[in-house]
Amino acid sequence: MESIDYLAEERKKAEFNVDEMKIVWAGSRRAFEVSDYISKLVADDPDLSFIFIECHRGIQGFSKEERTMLPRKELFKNTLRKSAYSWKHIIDHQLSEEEAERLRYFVDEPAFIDSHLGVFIPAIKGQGTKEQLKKWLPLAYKMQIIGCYAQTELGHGSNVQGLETTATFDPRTDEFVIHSPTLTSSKWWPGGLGKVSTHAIVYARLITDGKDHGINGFIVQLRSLEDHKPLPGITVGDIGTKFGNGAYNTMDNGVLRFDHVRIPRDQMLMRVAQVTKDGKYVQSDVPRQLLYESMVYTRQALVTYASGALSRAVCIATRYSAVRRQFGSQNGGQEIQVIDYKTQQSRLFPLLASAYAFRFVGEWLKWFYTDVTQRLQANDFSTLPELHATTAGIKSLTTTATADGIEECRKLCGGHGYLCSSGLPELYAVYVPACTFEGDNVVLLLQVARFLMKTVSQLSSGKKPTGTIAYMGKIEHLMQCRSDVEQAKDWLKPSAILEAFEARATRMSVACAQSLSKFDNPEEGFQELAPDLVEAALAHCQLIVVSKFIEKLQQDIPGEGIKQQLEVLCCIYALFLLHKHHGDFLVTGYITSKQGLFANEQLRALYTQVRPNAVSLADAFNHTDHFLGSILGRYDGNVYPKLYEAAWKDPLNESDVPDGFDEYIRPLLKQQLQTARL
Ligand SMILES: CC/C=C\C/C=C\C/C=C\C/C=C\C/C=C\C/C=C\CCC(=O)SCCNC(=O)CCNC(=O)[C@H](O)C(C)(C)COP(=O)(O)OP(=O)(O)OC[C@H]1O[C@@H](n2cnc3c(N)ncnc32)[C@H](O)[C@@H]1OP(=O)(O)O
Ligand SMILES: Cc1cc2nc3c(=O)[nH]c(=O)nc-3n(C[C@H](O)[C@H](O)[C@H](O)COP(=O)(O)OP(=O)(O)OC[C@H]3O[C@@H](n4cnc5c(N)ncnc54)[C@H](O)[C@@H]3O)c2cc1C
Repeated sequence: MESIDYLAEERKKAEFNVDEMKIVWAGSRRAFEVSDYISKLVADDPDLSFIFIECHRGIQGFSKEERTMLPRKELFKNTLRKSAYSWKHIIDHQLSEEEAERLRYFVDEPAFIDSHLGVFIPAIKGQGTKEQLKKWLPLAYKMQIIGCYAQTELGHGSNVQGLETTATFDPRTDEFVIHSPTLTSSKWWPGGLGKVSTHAIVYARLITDGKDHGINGFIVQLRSLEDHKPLPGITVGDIGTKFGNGAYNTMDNGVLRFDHVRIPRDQMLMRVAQVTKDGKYVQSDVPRQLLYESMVYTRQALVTYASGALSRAVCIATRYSAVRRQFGSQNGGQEIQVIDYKTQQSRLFPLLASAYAFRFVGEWLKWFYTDVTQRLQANDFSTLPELHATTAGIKSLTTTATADGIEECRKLCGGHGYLCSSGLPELYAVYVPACTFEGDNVVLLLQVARFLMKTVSQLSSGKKPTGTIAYMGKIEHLMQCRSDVEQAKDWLKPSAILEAFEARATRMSVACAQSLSKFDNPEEGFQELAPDLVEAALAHCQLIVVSKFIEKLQQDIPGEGIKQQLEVLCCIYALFLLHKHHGDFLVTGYITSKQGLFANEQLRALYTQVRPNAVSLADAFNHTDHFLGSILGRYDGNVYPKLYEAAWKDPLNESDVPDGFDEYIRPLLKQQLQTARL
């Protein structure tokens, strides 16, 4: 059947080459080709794109849009099937690591495999000795063992130092005894733990000769490799259904308790510290913080995933806003497309710009992570604190903005956004825990604040700040300069934007440092001033995102109209933040209220510039209809017939008369009839 493109007119308006923009979005031509090929492969293979459930009618296939109607147990079994099928495909076709990651991404169902590849393997790599890597990585890469990352407990997640599980060394047998001494020490949350993992990296307090050496990682086998039953002394299960239908419920987040479980000494991950055969604790010359290295890895990866999730929501909301019409029909003509309302633009276009901004900062963060990791290999640990603060802060900023952005996109789609078939409720439910896992976003911003306070306190000692805090080296200028913007279009200058964000971040950090200095007990001061410190940290992180977008524009970006579009998006991202937080810029005295109004005026003008390009900028994300899983976001815009069709597939519509009619509705109706007769 011929497909009708309801968005064709929109696509004709584009002022840039969409195919070239797809490459900029993907990061390189090769990355684009891999993503494009794998996303289509997944969409076209029913074993990967469909959910198959055994029911009374035999095996029935469900599309992704129907996933939220399915019971968890069946969904979970289907996820196991898909994971096994994906893995076979990866092995049979000898996919590269990049292709395998893309396959997992486009299958788009949280699964144990994410924890195995995203946290278990990185933890071994980061904390294992050479011998340990040699022993465990081949097993893990071949999936002969499946692992998870068991750090969080019922009683403690954020406070890693507060974990209670113990690993007591027994020199008589050369073993560690892993034990859960209290209910609150039960491991709680690890993904993949509940029903699948055979092994876990368990974080426990290391005790030798009665002395507590703090937290360390241990590789512990949990289940038999023969029959998958829990090994003696191990209690393990799933923690229960989570927020939203479908969503994160394909993941078996688990609970785990140990009753004096013994593991060989060489299963303690020993890069950071070792325990000798005679029970001596020996600290390596690498910093203890390397115990947390896998969290740094995952936090940086989550930034690129944030841009992916936000781009999906934005793509749905943009296409639907161009299809949807309300009010304003003249002489019986068509009504106005809702995307033409300035309010719709002022909510949608900053999110479109944010998706691009997060993609570029994610690209840069990946580079920064690789650079620091190479330095760590050469025993240069000088940039580790900056990497920790930056990954923590940018993970926090991007995941919060993405979760909020998905919900805003749902509202931008009006009533139909509330239907599961819009894809947005499930996207929100599956995404929102990113604000909590890998570090609660407020706790992470407080880490950034500590780093900033340290930086400010060291300025007077002449230590030159570098990297993402190099701007603080210009403190004297940044503390007293004023914006020179005289008209709205002056806000288009990258130098005007950059100085505004640098001055605001510096002044907020310095104000916090001054307030802190009034406390006799700095820790007490830190607790008291925490809300201000979080705002200062956010200002610093926003500066990083803005500055990395500006740096991206300084690169050679080929392709018709590409750079111009990105310049517009960069200004929208920055001026939207300036408008949203204009209190900060005013209070710190960098701008006047008139200059704030100019920023807003310029922002409105930029929305007008984006308008004809909006649908094509969303097309440049190159999302397949399968990946979007949304009737509202369909590439062809054929929304209404498909919504109508989908409604009839709901289980409630399997019969005209619902189950329960005889028991509950008929007696009511009868009673009314009798009353009427009376
Ligand atoms: C076919 C398929 C193919 C492929 C798929 C492949 C790959 C997928 C790729 C990517 C993965 C993407 C997604 C992953 C999938 C799913 C993720 C899902 C779940 C996530 C799992 C988790 O949630 S794991 C648990 C995470 N837990 C936390 O984050 C806890 C948060 N708390 C902390 O991190 C810390 O305790 C703290 C930061 C709050 C610090 O607490 P405290 O103040 O007590 O400090 P300490 O005393 O511990 O330390 C003080 C000093 O240490 C510095 N510090 C702290 N953290 C770090 C760090 N990480 N690195 C470096 N330095 C650090 C701190 O700054 C202090 O320094 P000083 O100089 O000031 O002393
Ligand atoms: C879907 C999902 C998957 C997960 N996967 C894993 C996994 O694979 N492995 C694993 O080990 N863990 C996992 N976790 C656990 C996760 O890492 C923790 O939940 C997270 O680190 C937050 O810790 P918490 O639950 O202790 O929150 P809490 O710290 O109890 O947070 C509760 C509130 O207290 C506030 N708060 C806490 N400390 C401070 C402070 N110092 N100052 C100010 N406010 C504070 C927080 O901001 C928050 O508002 C997962 C969690 C989820 C939701």
